Amino acid sequence: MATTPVIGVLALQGDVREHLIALAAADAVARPVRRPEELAEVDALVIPGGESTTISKLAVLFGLLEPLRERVRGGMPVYGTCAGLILLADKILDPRSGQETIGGIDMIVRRNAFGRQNESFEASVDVQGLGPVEGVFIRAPWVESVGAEVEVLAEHGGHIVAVRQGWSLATSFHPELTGDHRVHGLFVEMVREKAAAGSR
Ligand SMILES: NC(=O)CC[C@H](N)C(=O)O
Repeated sequence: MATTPVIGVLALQGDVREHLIALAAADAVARPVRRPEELAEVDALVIPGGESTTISKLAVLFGLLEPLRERVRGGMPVYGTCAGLILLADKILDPRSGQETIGGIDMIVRRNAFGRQNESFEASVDVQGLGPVEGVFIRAPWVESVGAEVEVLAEHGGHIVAVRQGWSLATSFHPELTGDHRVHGLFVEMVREKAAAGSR
């Protein structure tokens, strides 16, 4: 892509502003997405942390769930953090009743997996291709199991906390809260690669 990629941040609930800042710092044009028309105009999308049940309900209410599924199926690059990772899972182990996912990554996730005593913590996570990254975990999920097409990018305490499948990227932790924009940089790189692949 000769021009700067335009990356949306799903702005229904959660830490939208921090992702907009991190994406801008990683050389993308970033804007909030709340409506299907806005989704149609972006090259890629970040799904922030927050509460996955709330985001899923609001996505239905705003008429975004099907358009989101369609774009992810169509190969739009997407990056989910924490609640966003849950939304990208094909299957949730312990969903709230009626909780929908967008899907796209062949994985089973466990919500709030790190448990009560450890509801929020920071840890250094070795991310493939990046090295150690400071991970902020807030009532974070982990990935219980992955299918053959999924690349595991990081583990913490023996549990999978970062994955990639095709043009979808997901982390259990929140890189947007640390001021280190390398994970967003990795995603912006993916978006550029996808654009280059598309125009070949
Ligand atoms: N920081 C977060 O995004 C928390 C995720 C939350 N526990 C959920 O189930 O959606």
